[in-house]
Amino acid sequence: MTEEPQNHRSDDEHQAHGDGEQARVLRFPSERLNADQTHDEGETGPRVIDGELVEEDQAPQVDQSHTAEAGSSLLHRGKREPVLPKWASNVEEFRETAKWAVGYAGHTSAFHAVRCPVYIARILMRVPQGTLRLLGGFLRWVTDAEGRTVRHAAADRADAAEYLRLSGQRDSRVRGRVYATVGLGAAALAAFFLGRAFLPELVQYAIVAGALGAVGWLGAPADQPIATRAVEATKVPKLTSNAVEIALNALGISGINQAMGKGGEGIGFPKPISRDGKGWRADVDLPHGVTVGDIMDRREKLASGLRRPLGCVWPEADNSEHAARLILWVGDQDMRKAKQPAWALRKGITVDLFQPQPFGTDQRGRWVDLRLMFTSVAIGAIPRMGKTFALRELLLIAALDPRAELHTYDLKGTGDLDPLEKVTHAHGVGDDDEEIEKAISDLRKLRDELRRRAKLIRDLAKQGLAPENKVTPELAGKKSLGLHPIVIGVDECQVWFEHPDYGEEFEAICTDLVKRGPALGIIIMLATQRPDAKSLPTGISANVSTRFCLKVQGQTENDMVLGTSKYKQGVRATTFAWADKGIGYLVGEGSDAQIVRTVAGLDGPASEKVAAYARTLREAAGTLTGHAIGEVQDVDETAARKDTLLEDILAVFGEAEAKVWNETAVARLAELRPEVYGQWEPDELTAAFKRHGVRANRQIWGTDATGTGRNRRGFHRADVAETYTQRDHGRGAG
Ligand SMILES: Nc1ncnc2c1ncn2[C@@H]1O[C@H](COP(=O)(O)OP(=O)(O)OP(=O)(O)O)[C@@H](O)[C@H]1O
Repeated sequence: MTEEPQNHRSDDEHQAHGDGEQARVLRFPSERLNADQTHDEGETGPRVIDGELVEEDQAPQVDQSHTAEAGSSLLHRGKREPVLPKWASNVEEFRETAKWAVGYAGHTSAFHAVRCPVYIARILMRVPQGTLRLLGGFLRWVTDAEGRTVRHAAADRADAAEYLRLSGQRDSRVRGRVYATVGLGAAALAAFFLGRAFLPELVQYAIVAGALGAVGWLGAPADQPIATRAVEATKVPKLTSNAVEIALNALGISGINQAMGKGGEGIGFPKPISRDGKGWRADVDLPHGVTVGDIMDRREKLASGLRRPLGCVWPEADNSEHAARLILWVGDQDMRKAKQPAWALRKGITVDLFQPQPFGTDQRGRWVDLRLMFTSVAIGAIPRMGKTFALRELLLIAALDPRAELHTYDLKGTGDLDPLEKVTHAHGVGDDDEEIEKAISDLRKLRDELRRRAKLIRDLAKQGLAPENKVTPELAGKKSLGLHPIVIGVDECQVWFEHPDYGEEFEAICTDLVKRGPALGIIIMLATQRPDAKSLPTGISANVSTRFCLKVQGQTENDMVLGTSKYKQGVRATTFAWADKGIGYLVGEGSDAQIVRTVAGLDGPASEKVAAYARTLREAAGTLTGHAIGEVQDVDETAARKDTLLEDILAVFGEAEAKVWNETAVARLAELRPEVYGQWEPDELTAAFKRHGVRANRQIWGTDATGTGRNRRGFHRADVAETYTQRDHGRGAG
């Protein structure tokens, strides 16, 4: 096809087809660009442009999807709603919903039954008025009163023809209605006498009562109905779309106010508002540009707009939909005051840590389960929100599995974890030097245990006994293997990580336990009231798999406990109120964040009872060890010794050996102190150097045992000496 450059823009849109049909030439952008450039450069000769002729009505539009859908157009359309609503498919919820419906109906009936005498009195008082209304209406009908104004108008206009027509029509109508009245009157009289003669007395009374009721009802003024509205007296009014709209409009979010204003897009309700557990659920499509996070930030205002207590109003994001899909759940009762269903473990049962166990209840009053095995836990909150209660509850769950070996550390020192003393293997209270030394000694042993388990699992996997390279219930049950669950609970863990002497070592061991522990049956649970990088080191906060965050003050703390970007995704523990004790966001393994309230009333004495049961289980299983049976933890000199790595390196390498391979250093250190360095790997030396701030992992040239020269990882002795001297100076100055 040929085209003149001067008019190629218009031709670009429409080309005259040979047979006169309109068609369009579509070019690739680069082609268009080239064409434009050529044109600008003043090239005037005719050009040939490649193009495909596309029928006008087939030309793709910019906002059309070009993706061809395979198969029938009936396929893949829309999201299928479950056949049964959620409340009907879950036995507990069905029971709750049925209970609510029966309660609602019962309340309404009782409400009206009690007021029956008042209603009867009101009806009787209104009978005269009702009779007058009835008669008035009847007379107006018989006399065709509704046409009167039209007839008068015709008379006023002196429109004789129209007037005669209307009068004639009225006369015939009135005549017919009078006959009908006489007929109906006669039938009514006959019915009356027949009824009097043949109907039982009770029926006669019922008919009279019905008639009086109807007449009395008719006599009631429109603004004063006979019956008072029962729903106003109920505790929980139904959540309506109107109420939701009013509340959202009152939040002061401009996007919502514009959408709700004249000509605005409005707020969408993709599903009808329905009962969900012990409350109402509204799925709301917020206006474009408004996010669920905007609503969550104003939870208190939303509750005010809905005229509900704050503890009843729970806005949540629907992560399976778009960012503007809000799930607003409004409970019948304040979550913090609602009676929690009984905790199955309160009276004590044997627990299997490999199975999910009830941890808390959600807003709907349903139990939320948590599987402790293969996980590590971080709990964070500002003080007094229920962090210790949550940690103690998890430790109690672990205690009820008689196989689990507990290590409990209450670094606040107020004895919150003391109920577990009767079952725990290692127990620490407070942060004085002796306690810290005991703790580091215990953790070093746990690190060794971690290594032992790693090697054992590797061997077992080779024999086909650990198919997933992790502890299985069968392996944990074999006493000879020593792969039982080990559960470590630390309250106020920041005390460890901020310790001037052992802080780095605590951090290194805990990070290792968090990362490798879960697969090897070691579960570490850390609680802190100051979730920042120092109290919950990033190596730990990034690797824990279960997170529970009660109220925190800001986005950083929120994301530190719950995981990166959680705040942005609308998971905001900042929205909890001061009174939301024990209520937090739980992010479990691979599950969406959900609001959970830990077991209420699990205080010291209640915990003692559970722990006492756990002890009996352990006695029967023969698994009581350590602190629980009064064994004093052996804090031998080696375990409690301070970290003397730098001194030791300087001792085993003279100044002549300026550059050293890690593997050579590890071998020499093991000779010097086999009890400390005997198990060390070169990587461990690198990690230890890092903790001391020595530059590690340099490439060092040397010769191996065969005399071959090669590069290997190592360090400069001078770096070690310099760090050591600086530290000594620092200490001297301090
Ligand atoms: N699930 C719950 N329901 C109701 N109240 C709870 C719940 N969990 C904890 N509480 C209450 O919260 C209060 C604080 O609990 P806890 O001692 O665990 O807080 P904390 O965050 O550990 O405080 P601190 O930082 O001072 O140690 C307690 O008085 C307790 O009764």
